[in-house]
Amino acid sequence: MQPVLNVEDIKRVEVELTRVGVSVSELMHRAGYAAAQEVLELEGAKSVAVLCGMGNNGGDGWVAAEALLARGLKVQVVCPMDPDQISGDLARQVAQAAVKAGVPVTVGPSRDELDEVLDEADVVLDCMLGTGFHGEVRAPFDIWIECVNASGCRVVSVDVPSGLSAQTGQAGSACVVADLTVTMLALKPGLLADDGRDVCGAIVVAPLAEQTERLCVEADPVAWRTDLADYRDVMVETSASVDKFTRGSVLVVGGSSRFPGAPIMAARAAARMGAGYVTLAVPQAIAAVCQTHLLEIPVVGLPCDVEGVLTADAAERVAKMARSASSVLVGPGMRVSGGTVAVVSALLRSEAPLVIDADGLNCLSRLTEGRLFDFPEFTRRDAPLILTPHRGELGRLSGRSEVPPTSLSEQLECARQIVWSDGGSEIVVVSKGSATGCVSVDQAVLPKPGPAALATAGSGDVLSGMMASYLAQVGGQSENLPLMAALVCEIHGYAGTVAAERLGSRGVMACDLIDSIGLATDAIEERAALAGLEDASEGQQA
Ligand SMILES: NC(=O)C1=CN([C@@H]2O[C@H](COP(=O)(O)OP(=O)(O)OC[C@H]3O[C@@H](n4cnc5c(N)ncnc54)[C@H](OP(=O)(O)O)[C@@H]3O)[C@@H](O)[C@H]2O)[C@@H](O)CC1
Ligand SMILES: Nc1ncnc2c1ncn2[C@@H]1O[C@H](COP(=O)(O)OP(=O)(O)O)[C@@H](O)[C@H]1O
Ligand SMILES: [K+]
Repeated sequence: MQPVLNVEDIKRVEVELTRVGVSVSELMHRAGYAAAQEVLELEGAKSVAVLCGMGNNGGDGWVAAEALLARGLKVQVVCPMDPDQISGDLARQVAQAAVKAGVPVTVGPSRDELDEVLDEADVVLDCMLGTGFHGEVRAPFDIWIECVNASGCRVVSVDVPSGLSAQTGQAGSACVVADLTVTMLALKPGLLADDGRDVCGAIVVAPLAEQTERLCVEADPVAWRTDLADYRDVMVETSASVDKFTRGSVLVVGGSSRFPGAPIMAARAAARMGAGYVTLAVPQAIAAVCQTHLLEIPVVGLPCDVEGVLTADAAERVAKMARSASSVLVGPGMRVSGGTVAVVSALLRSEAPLVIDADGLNCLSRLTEGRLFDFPEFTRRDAPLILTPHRGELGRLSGRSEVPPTSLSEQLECARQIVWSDGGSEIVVVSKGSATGCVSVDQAVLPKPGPAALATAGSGDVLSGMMASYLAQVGGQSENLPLMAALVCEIHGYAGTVAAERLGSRGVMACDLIDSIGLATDAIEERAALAGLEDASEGQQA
């Protein structure tokens, strides 16, 4: 797994590196060489325009420019002011050194002049704004960014695409769209979510020093990005000696007259994910409709009101059914009422490994007055509890219904508040968004996100069915619950990719994801096993 650090913690690592003898000047030189190396590895790169800002990001650019010139490439630095006028000592010194080494410089070009420079180049090295970027992009960089994006050159961004917040993942009104981002020391959350996913291109981490790995771990990473090989430890063990019950039985509870489709999709997803036996429990009013869609899955009708919403009498029945299930999912399509709150509450008190999604989460918000972290007694239990909120639901659970989290780092913060108040190792919050974090008291794990095709109604119901299914198949417990949850998210994401290949990137509907789950599971598990073997053989060679 790769550590992901908040920008403020990256700065702490930088300070720690200086304490162990790697000066900031040395770091800047290594950052510049790392960026230059990536340009040299691009096929056919001959002429490079290096666009430098006035801070240390620009400093990296000057070092890279000098290195590229020394390697025989045609180089042109573009800078807003005379290098002698740069206020930061370090950036000014490397700029002056580059000029002395013969790097040609264009100072404060007009738009046309910049376009001419870019016409001559086949690669742009973007060193305008790095982690020091804040507020809206000011002149001249707003115009420069437009020119870069329109140039048709391949773009390598240094540390972060200029105009993107490395912390929040939000792009300013102008933002470089890179083909490759060489980021220094460690991944930052803004590169992995929201606009970051659109503008970073491929991401390469340049550690810059041998002590970086240790110092990043000591700096308490905000999250860990998974590699496929990591999943080997949490995968379902395959065996021919199983029957439908030992393959895991899942109880799905949800639905209402208004939303009969959600629990149907969750139940089908649970079955496609490999559980041997799935039962669906829904309000009596929709039981027949559900059963017509589910030939393999028995449907149980539960007491409900005239609106087809579960009533409190359903709670005891559900708790009883939960006793014979390897895992239970509650929530999809359920609505929030006194009855559904009673059902969620009964399941929380049960000993069943539990996944709560959608309106199940909204019931939990109602139970805890929108401040789950103030009521840890509701979530404290011996069996696993996996909550799968999207940003809106997470906001409602964390006292932020008016201002739900808007970035991955805020998602992680809210999720952490919940799991830390609970304090147990059995709770995981799967905080969903364009990037998803699986957060436990011990760690936050970031699976590789799927495609935007997943942003379709019902996609979350599919994920929660898959989650309950996997939990059932590992016997209702896992030594590393957040990693197991991340594996399920990764399979969900890959199911999106498989479905998009078949139906087009915009044509995917939630049911199509369900049909792709089986192949996606095989593919991810096979790749994880293969990646593990490769890691092992590299380890032996080393
Ligand atoms: N961490 C590490 O270990 C290492 C870090 N390194 C590198 O240092 C970088 C961070 O450097 P940094 O702190 O100097 O900030 P940086 O990104 O250059 O920006 C500051 C400049 O941008 C300007 N500016 C800001 N906002 C703006 C706006 N909206 N519109 C326009 N201008 C704006 C701001 O102007 P000001 O706001 O001060 O007027 C100032 O001039 C980091 O990303 C990495 O590349 C490596 O060298 C070595 C290892
Ligand atoms: N832009 C995106 N890129 C990747 N995954 C996404 C994107 N948007 C949403 N998702 C994923 O799709 C799922 C949507 O879940 P949710 O919002 O609960 O949907 P619903 O409530 O309609 O079932 C989540 O797993 C989320 O991570
Ligand atoms: K940059």
